[in-house]
Amino acid sequence: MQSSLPKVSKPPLHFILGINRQEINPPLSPHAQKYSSIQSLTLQPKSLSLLHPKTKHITKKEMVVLSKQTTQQYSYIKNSKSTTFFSGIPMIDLSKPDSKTLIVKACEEFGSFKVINHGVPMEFITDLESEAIKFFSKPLSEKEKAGPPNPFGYGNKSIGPNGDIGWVEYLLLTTNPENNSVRLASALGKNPEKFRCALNEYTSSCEEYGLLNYYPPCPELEALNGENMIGFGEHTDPQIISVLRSNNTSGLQISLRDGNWISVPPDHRSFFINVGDSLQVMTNGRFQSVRHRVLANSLKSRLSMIFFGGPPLNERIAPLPSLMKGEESLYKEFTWFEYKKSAYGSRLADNRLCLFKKIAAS
Ligand SMILES: C=C1C[C@]23C[C@@]1(O)CC[C@H]2[C@@]12CC[C@H](O)[C@@](C)(C(=O)O1)[C@H]2[C@@H]3C(=O)O
Ligand SMILES: O=C(O)CCC(=O)C(=O)O
Ligand SMILES: [Fe+2]
Repeated sequence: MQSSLPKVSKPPLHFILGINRQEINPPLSPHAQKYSSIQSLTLQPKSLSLLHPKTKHITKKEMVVLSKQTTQQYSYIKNSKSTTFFSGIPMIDLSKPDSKTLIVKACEEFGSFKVINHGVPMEFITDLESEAIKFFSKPLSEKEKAGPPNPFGYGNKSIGPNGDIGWVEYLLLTTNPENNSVRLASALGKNPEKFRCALNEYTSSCEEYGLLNYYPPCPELEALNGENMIGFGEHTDPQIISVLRSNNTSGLQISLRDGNWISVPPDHRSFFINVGDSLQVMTNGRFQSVRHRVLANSLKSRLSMIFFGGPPLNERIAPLPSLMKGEESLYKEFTWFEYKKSAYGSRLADNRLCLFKKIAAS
């Protein structure tokens, strides 16, 4: 199984730069102090990381920088292209008759695309956005009352149950409000109904669950010579599709088929759609789930809302017969429950589908 990129707990074997943040920078902002106290940075040159089986997906133009802290570790990436936006992401106008054909093409070629004229009123989006901002602006002690995020609730830094860390706070919610606990609902405010309505209005046509991610600005990055801190580490989404809307702060990157990471230009009016692992199986590999990540921004906060469309728990995930035309399935038989269980036992960057392939990846 491919493991996560730079979130190693041991220092790398090669050279250590040993920059002491406290020596080179003014004291950390209160927010950053809450998150971390960065003690030293360790550079891992690309040439060496390429040799390491766990970091083989790092592209040539990147250098991974590992942060070593007293309590928690964040991951950094030095990527010369991080501020250059990629203009080639397919943009699909859902009001046009050829949109279906273009969606199929985009899923085949990129595993992701942007949609415009999606019909979701901007007002629903901004209502939810302002409720989310109100929540994330509360004192940490208040927000923690809505945690931990298993299965649903507030999370901070830790992503999933297996040691992944990011510069992010989030609220993981089911789109069925009955399943969001009373504790979570009351921590959302004196009148959780308003928050709930905003969420419901927005998600009435979505299945499964939603995620509100908040990436606080990280001013300390300014002093770190173009290094980027990982907000949400690289991964593929396990579901069928993910529908992502963010404010106008950049950060989202996707990995192209050639392994290069590109920055997605933010667009608060559009949705960004990702193919998930389940859709990869349902199309017998014709569509491939897209590897993506979020980098923290030094100046601006990023808020994103993501809806994950997944099947019912007992549903079999298998290639659609209409697409098969006599082909053999590339995957073993499994249910969404089995896949979810396996996913929650994995690290964020793992290639979770490997375990379900009929022929093990070489
Ligand atoms: C490390 C993990 C976080 C995650 C559950 C997992 O064990 C592996 C899949 C991760 C992921 C990625 C997409 C979504 O952000 C997410 C909510 C999901 O459904 O799968 C997260 C999970 C999480 O944050 O709990
Ligand atoms: O917050 C974002 O913009 C993307 C995060 C993401 O990919 C996820 O939560 O699965
Ligand atoms: Fe994702």
